[in-house]
Amino acid sequence: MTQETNVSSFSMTISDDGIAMLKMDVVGETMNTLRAEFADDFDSIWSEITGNSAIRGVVIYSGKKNSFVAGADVHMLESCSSAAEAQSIAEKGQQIFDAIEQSKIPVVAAVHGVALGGGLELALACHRRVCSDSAKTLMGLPEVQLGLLPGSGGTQRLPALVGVSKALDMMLTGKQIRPKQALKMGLVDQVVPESILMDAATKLVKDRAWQRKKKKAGGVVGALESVSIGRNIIFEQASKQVFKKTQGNYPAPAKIIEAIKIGLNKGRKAGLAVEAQNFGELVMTDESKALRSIFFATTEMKRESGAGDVQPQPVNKAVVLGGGLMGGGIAAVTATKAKVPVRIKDISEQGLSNALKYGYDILNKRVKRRHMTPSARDKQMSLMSTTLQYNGVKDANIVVEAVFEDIALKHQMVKDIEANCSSSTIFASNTSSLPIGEIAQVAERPENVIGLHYFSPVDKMPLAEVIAHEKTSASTIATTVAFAKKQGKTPIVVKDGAGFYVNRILALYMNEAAQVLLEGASISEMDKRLVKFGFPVGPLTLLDEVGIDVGAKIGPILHTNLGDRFETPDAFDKLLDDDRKGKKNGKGFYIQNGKTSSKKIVDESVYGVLGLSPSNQTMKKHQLDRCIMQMLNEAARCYEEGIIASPRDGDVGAIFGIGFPPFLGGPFRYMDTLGLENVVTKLQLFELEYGSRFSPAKLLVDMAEKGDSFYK
Ligand SMILES: C[C@H](O)CC(=O)SCCNC(=O)CCNC(=O)[C@H](O)C(C)(C)COP(=O)(O)OP(=O)(O)OC[C@H]1O[C@@H](n2cnc3c(N)ncnc32)[C@H](O)[C@@H]1OP(=O)(O)O
Repeated sequence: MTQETNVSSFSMTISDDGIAMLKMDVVGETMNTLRAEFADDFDSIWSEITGNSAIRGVVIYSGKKNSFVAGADVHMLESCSSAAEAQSIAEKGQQIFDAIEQSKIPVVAAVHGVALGGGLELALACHRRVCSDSAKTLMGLPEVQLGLLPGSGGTQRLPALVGVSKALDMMLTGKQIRPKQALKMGLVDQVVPESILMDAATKLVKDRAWQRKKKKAGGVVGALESVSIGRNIIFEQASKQVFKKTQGNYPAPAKIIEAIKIGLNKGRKAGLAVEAQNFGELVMTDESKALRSIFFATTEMKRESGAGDVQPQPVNKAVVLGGGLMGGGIAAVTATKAKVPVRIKDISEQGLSNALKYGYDILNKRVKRRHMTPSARDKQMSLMSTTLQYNGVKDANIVVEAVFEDIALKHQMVKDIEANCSSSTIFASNTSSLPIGEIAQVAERPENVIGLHYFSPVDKMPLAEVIAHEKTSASTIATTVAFAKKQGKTPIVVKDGAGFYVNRILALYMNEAAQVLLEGASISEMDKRLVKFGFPVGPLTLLDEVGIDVGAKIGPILHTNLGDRFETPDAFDKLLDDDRKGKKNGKGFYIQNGKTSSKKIVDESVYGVLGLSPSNQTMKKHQLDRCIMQMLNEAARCYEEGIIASPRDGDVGAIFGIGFPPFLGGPFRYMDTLGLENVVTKLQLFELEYGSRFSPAKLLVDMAEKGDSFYK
């Protein structure tokens, strides 16, 4: 006969042979998260367990369908008002997990679905771990992405289990580990099909053989880290690497390294104390607050349809027009992420085979990394088909065009699709600058026309702008937003207008960088300074990546539609006259040798082409500020004009579309941090010196006068 006990987040059944099956199911939540009530409930259930001499083993599992535990409740951390309060949350977690680890009764975690942050720390405290082989099962310590460190023993238990190098890698990147890899690195003891997970965990908890032997610490440790000098080398290398990546803008990585180091050098107790203290301090930093705000914004956006209560229509088939770099990328994410059959239409065989190759290369990389079987690759490839005519497109629910940026060609595409597809087929344009309303002018069904603007490379960049023109229907918006989400994108719905949001704020920043270059700053210094500020690459590297010719094409469109502040410096025409398009034709600001080496060498001849002398002049503070201020001011203008619906969308768009420094929380949060009055004053000073392109947005001036901020 089994016994049953219920304590709010937990319920437990004890079998006749003394195995307690402890189910975690936080009431009213989609996923289990660790919060104050969870800790109280755990204390109660744990005293039941330890007080029951009939219990011979415990299996901890989740009552949620596809997740184990998603970590500490980030909302709870948000409400902390002091470092001491946050530290005590970490200490409470440490205490609970210590109790599990020190228990004489064997405890096994049965993991299916995500086990992240505090969720994985809970599993690490158990004596053994078995997980399902499901694609939904992912384990990681992603705290660093929230500007935090694993605060409930993770910095101590993970290195002990998998070794310092692998633990550092997991904690400093926040990467999520799949079951097979978890088994290989010693993170879990067994991987089994989901259907037998509970049986396997029960069998494991009853197995006396492993309980007699103490588990060897760091089962997969290399020779280097088994001695203290070797470990110091690893820490030094990790610090250097992380600094190179973060430019010292993020405080969490150094605190992670410190906690691991102290634990290894001075013992678990000292390590846990530093871990909890560092956790408390990090929760209160501006960087963590900004990163948490991005988490809240993106989870909120996952729930939104983009068109109020209107629900999306299903997309069972898609068409992509144009097999270039963008078209190939869009087709690839449609097949591989959204798992929707996609037909690629191009005018040449070459275009079609390029597009197929794009998708094949992405999938094959996964096969090479053993993340995918060759047969799964072939199955996904079979979702991609091609046509030179409009064969097999009639039943498509959505068509995404990615042809040349030419209005006459786009108009022809609209007409072709209206003639060859059904009356409900959505026509989504991937234009980066042409107003959607203009593209829709020739449409018989303008309500079906919308913009769906991706960023290059499509399979990597997380943002998509969904652009509704005046006549786009709510159903078209909702369906396009849902389609972009299925492709793995975070879509923001923006209003129609040249450049939409992202390219508009990017263009002014790039133009200012061009001005600074013409004032004599060195190319490499300028890129370095903006990387130091927090951008993933500097403006001139970006121009090489995106294509100088692409920039030159967008520039005049923005200038004509939005005014003189978008005027690009004439000198830049000289680059095109010299056939410098950037990476695509191997000629740009940097020497393009086809290698992705981080040591980039400036092509010094470019100075001559621009009529400049080669320079090693550093970028001055005011020059850097000018580039940033142009981007901030234009972001405010976009909000003022209703191009973006909220500062939240503007922040997510800039971070996910351009790589605006995440630790600053996006342009709007950053303006709040600077103080709007200071932003306006700075813009006015620049306006006096450099002209009207710095004239502050009216919205900024009004808000600064009232002492307002974008976020309360
Ligand atoms: C002391 C410790 O060391 C400190 C910590 O543990 S810090 C927290 C570490 N954990 C994390 O960073 C994980 C954060 N969560 C995620 O990345 C993603 O939510 C996920 C990968 C778990 C799931 O993604 P997905 O399947 O797309 O579902 P998603 O919509 O994001 O989440 C489902 C729900 O769970 C909530 N949720 C998930 N993780 C949460 C968390 N850690 N805190 C609070 N809420 C969380 C979401 O807000 C959402 O709520 P809703 O149903 O009300 O909208």
